[in-house]
Amino acid sequence: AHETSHKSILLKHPSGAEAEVRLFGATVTSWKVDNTERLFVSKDAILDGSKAIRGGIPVVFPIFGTDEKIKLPQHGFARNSDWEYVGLLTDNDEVSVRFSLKDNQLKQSQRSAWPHSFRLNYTVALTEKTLRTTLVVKNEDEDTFEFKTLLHTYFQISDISKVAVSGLSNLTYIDKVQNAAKVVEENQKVTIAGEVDRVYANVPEEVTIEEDGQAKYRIVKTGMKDTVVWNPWIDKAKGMGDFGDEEYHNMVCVEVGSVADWVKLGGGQTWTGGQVITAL
Ligand SMILES: O=P(O)(O)OC[C@H]1O[C@@H](O)[C@H](O)[C@@H](O)[C@@H]1O
Repeated sequence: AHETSHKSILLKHPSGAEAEVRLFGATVTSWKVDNTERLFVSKDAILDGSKAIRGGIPVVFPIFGTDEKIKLPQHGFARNSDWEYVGLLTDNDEVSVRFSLKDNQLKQSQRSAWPHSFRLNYTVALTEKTLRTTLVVKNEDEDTFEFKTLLHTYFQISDISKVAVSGLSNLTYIDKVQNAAKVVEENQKVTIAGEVDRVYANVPEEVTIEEDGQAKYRIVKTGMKDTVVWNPWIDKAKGMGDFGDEEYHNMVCVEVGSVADWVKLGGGQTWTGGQVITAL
């Protein structure tokens, strides 16, 4: 049921659900349920490996944004590296594929910017209505290292003006469009009518995206603490070479991760985090 090429892996579930994962970044670039695409990938996305893919689910690791002390590109090296395809796993109703990335697959400059021995295992699993993406980080050093990580999911929506995100009320967020001000979310449902770039910290496990009053996606996270909500809106959209000027209407990023604080991982230890997204 799997068609492999050197560039992407296609997952097919007996129900008809499908997903595509590129080896570049282990980026999930398509998830179809009921023959309908659920992830947003820009029409201008660059797919030749020269830039992180604008859409789907890029994996952010080991930094979020940029970092003064760690000289890595924005959001780290995972989304810009060629991962190895480990193989296929199946059980009764779930079809899954696994990818891995080790420090020895990195460019020398990246290894010296983040000088740790590690292994990432990333599993993408499909059932009839769900997509599960799980990241395992193994510290293969003797010493503790620290990282941030995030699954930068771009959801496909019809009209941003009709979208609401629930599950975030009363939480404190860092507002990246207001100089990282800390703000308490007072709305029961978060709506988007301008540039939004927020890190909600310590988020309960379940968040729902609705459109036109109807729940569309449920996102359940495990092992990860925070949730980022991002829409570039008009000016940022125009400024991005790999994003159409009008595409902000059709996407919202709701990204599970551990980014507000560093995750400390002892030598020889493993950490697991991930999400299950359900198409409702
Ligand atoms: O353009 P990039 O590097 O893919 O980042 C996209 C966005 O990713 C979000 O997660 C960040 O919070 C935003 O600040 C950022 O603009």
